[in-house]
Amino acid sequence: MFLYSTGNLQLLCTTDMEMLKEIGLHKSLSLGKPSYLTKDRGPLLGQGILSSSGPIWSHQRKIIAPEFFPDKVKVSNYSKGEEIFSKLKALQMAMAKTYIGIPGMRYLPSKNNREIWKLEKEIDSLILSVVNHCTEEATHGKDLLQMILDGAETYDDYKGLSKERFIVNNCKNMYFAGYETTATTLSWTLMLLAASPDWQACVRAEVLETCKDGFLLDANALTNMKTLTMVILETLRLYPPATFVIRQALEDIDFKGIMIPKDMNIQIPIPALQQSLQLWGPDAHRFNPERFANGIVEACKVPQAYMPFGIGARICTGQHFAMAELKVALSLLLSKFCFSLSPAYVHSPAFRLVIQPEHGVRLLIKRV
Ligand code: HEM
Repeated sequence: MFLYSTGNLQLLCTTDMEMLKEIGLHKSLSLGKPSYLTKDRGPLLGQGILSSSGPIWSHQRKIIAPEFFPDKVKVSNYSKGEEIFSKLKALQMAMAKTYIGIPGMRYLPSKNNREIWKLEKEIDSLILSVVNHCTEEATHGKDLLQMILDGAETYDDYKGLSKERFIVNNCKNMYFAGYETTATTLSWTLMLLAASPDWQACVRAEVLETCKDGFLLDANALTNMKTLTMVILETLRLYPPATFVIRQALEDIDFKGIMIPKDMNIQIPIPALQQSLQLWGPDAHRFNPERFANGIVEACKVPQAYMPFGIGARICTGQHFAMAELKVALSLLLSKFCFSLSPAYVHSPAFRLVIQPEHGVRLLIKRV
């Protein structure tokens, strides 16, 4: 555990397991997300569910979390969605070049900031046009978008946040949270399977067995794909898209004798915990899906150290949906193609707000 500061931010970085357990169990609104997320990362996150705290977060969570049962998730307008995803990606890359905690930085009209402002405007207006289209056409029924629209009507304590911003910020958060994380995990999984032909063959055999006689992939089939699940869990251990679980104490909080003063930011470094030799054993840095053969609890000395989807009250609402998406995509790909690493692949995990392959994942692909 150590304390450091960047600009005017105080950060406590901790891997103390007792403290992590306390944070995981903490239910009160006194522990929220750091305010720098809505300020320094504002153009990307605004005051949506990912970055907000207190009653507004609690309202957002109540309307969004129940929508993540697989049968409820639908695609609204893909061609517009595609444009939003590509602009969000550009915004994410630009935001990864900015610093947190340095007062005034985000107002300077630097080249990068001007690019950020332009992208923010474009993305906001694209999202509003999707929302307006959906409301006019009434094409979407009682889905996630409708819940966000209804949520904007029923929340009256906005403290300066307009209904329009409530809708845009939450839609933007869902696009960002749901796309980059899953797409990046898919890339890392393919890279690891390409480098481990034995595991690739095992997963393919399982997929072909599950889908034999024209059997379709339903929720039951996905749950029963044990080898594929182990491979994804191991990928998320070695390459978690999020680098930190982050929190801010909104009041003084006492974590079993450690007093965290109001406004202190807490950072839990996910990769450090998930690759700790003490917690995972001497092969902690190796790709070994076998360790998850008996689930997460048996894989690690302290299961709370596995946290690719975060912890406690703020745990990822989309985790089960993301696992289902990954299993469907990998099953379809592995049932048809064989993957090996291209000699042009350069291994370089890089921080772009999520941990991504800096030069992409170059693969050689053959039909099975
Ligand atoms: C492999 C895929 C994914 C990973 C690794 C991931 C990881 C995370 C992490 C680390 C957090 C922060 C948790 C915390 O602070 O304790 C988070 C929050 C969140 N994620 Fe995910 N996520 C993934 C996919 C998705 C998907 C597909 C969606 C929805 C479409 C989603 C929606 C959210 C939301 C709404 C939150 C904010 C929850 C809150 O603060 O109440 N995520 N995710």
